[in-house]
Amino acid sequence: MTTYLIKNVSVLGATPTDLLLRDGLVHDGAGQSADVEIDGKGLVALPGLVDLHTHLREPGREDAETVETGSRAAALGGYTAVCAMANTDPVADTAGVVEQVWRLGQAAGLVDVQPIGAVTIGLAGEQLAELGAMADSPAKVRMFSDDGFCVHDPRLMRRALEYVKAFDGVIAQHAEEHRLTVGAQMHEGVESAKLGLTGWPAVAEEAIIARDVLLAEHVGSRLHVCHVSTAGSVEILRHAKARGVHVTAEVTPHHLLLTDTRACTYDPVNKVNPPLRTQSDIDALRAGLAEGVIDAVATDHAPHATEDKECEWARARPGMLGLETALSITVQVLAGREDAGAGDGGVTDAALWDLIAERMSRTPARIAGLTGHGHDPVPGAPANLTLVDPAARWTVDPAALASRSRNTPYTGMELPGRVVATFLRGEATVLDGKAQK
Ligand SMILES: NC(=O)N[C@@H](CC(=O)O)C(=O)O
Repeated sequence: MTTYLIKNVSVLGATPTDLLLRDGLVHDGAGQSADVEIDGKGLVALPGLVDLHTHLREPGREDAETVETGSRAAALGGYTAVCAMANTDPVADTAGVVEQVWRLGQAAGLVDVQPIGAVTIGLAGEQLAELGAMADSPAKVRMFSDDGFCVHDPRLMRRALEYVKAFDGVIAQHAEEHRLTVGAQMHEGVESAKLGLTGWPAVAEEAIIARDVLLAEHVGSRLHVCHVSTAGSVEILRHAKARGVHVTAEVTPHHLLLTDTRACTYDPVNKVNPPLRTQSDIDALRAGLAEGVIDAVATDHAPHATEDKECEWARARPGMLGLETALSITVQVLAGREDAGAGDGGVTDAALWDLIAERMSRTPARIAGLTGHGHDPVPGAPANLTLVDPAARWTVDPAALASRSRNTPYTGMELPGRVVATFLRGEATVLDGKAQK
């Protein structure tokens, strides 16, 4: 196995040091030699990123993404582990399908692919899926979600929350009161009124989160809220956490940056579920993320084939790519925030890098139960890490992305921070910004 010596690299903004990667672990590199030497001057070493919410589309829509292409996109984005959503075809609602996805991830060998199991059979919201069998499978599923659909029936949601307690599992809810979003095309507000498009009101998300935190409190179980998108949701989560409810939440990079004004382009690349909201929602989400009311940044990487996106808005599928841009967007939105103690995003900006590590690696690893991930790259830790050049700026070109799909909303945007290298258990998956497999 190749050994790597990374010289003069700053671990999370600290004084530069040398790191040796050998036998899957990080070692002190002072005075050491290795097969490959990397000049780490000006680079920041972060724990490998962990994504709680990735759509890999395999099995079923391999024309949009495969486990391998999505894994490559993830490694290039600085990830060493991704949680693969269950809304595949067939749905990942059996031990067989989750094991298949897990094995495909192992075969690709670019990131650890941790399958998420469906909560209900076929995501239909009527009968619980075989949660125990998925937990016992080689994929060791701990997180369950019907993402794309809300577990709407409160009795079923209660049962699911109770069931997963036996193996410290967690239910990740796509919070959408669908009776309030019938025919919805975008956020309900001034912009939807101007465009004459049916709106998806904030209350449809908030009503379910409020219900679910009460259910989680009642049964003493763990709830995770997917892609929180409104200021009101942040308030409900703050209240629930203050009461001691075991609830965690994620926000996507696009909900931290883009507003519903984008719908006026009628370009379906801007259509996503939950929809892009308003600037005051963005402000509350950013503050919630800095404060920790929102625990994690998760991509909701949702690749779609051209024919599902290059069509009229109402017919287009919701979803955006996220894996290759998430770190840069997060750096952009968190840099300079006084409430996070963050500076300009430079190499010595310890507060910013610590916050990024917390929200994009340590905490998501903990939520998903991925014990080998989320460790700072210091001697003794598993060598799952990524090297970032904070001074580099790059322009998003959809044709240059590794994902099989092209539906990025960031085309032509110049972003800060570039992933230079990623290591999975000491093996380079990305070097010089290029995938190694
Ligand atoms: N987030 C999205 O906009 N799309 C998701 C599912 C969903 O949540 O609708 C997808 O699978 O494409």
